[in-house]
Amino acid sequence: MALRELKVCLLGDTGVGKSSIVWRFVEDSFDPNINPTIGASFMTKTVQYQNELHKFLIWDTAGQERFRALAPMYYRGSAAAIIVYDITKEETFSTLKNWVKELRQHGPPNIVVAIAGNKCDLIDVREVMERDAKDYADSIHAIFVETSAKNAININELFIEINSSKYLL
Ligand SMILES: Nc1nc2c(ncn2[C@@H]2O[C@H](COP(=O)(O)OP(=O)(O)OP(=O)(O)O)[C@@H](O)[C@H]2O)c(=O)[nH]1
Repeated sequence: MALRELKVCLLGDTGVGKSSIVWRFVEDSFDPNINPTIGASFMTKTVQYQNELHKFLIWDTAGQERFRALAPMYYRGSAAAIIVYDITKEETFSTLKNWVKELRQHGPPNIVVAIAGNKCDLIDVREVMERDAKDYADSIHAIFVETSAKNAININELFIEINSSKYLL
């Protein structure tokens, strides 16, 4: 069976749940006491898609401001970027928009962008409306899903949507 490799990076504010999304996707587990990422971390997962094997090479970047300058090393050469915000923190959605701008200016020209509104299990304290985020995603031709790494909502779907994007090279 043919093997196709797909480099994906995760971007977004500290604490939005980037590592938790990767951990849920790769290991199907969740750690409420997960540590902030230092620099970046790398994981892989291979899935069967139609009659091919697709190997995701996943770079999970650190969201803390002091690591921001490292991000280009990870988004350069990526086929897709998952930009994550926390639906309970409006400011993380502003950070997401800055990442979109940076990718447009300095990222690979055909990079597939996926927006993940994480922590959708916490709807009682929601600050970002799903409709607003979806409209924004549509305006920049990005994939959009609300996810919960904690409750395993839409995590596999997020990667499946990336995998099946018609824009993927
Ligand atoms: N309720 C809830 N908590 C979550 C979810 N995903 C992550 N968390 C929690 O949010 C906190 C931060 O998660 P991380 O995965 O470390 O966030 P990160 O974006 O990788 O943070 P940095 O590594 O600093 O960039 C942790 O306490 C997680 O347990 C979720 O879907 N729901």
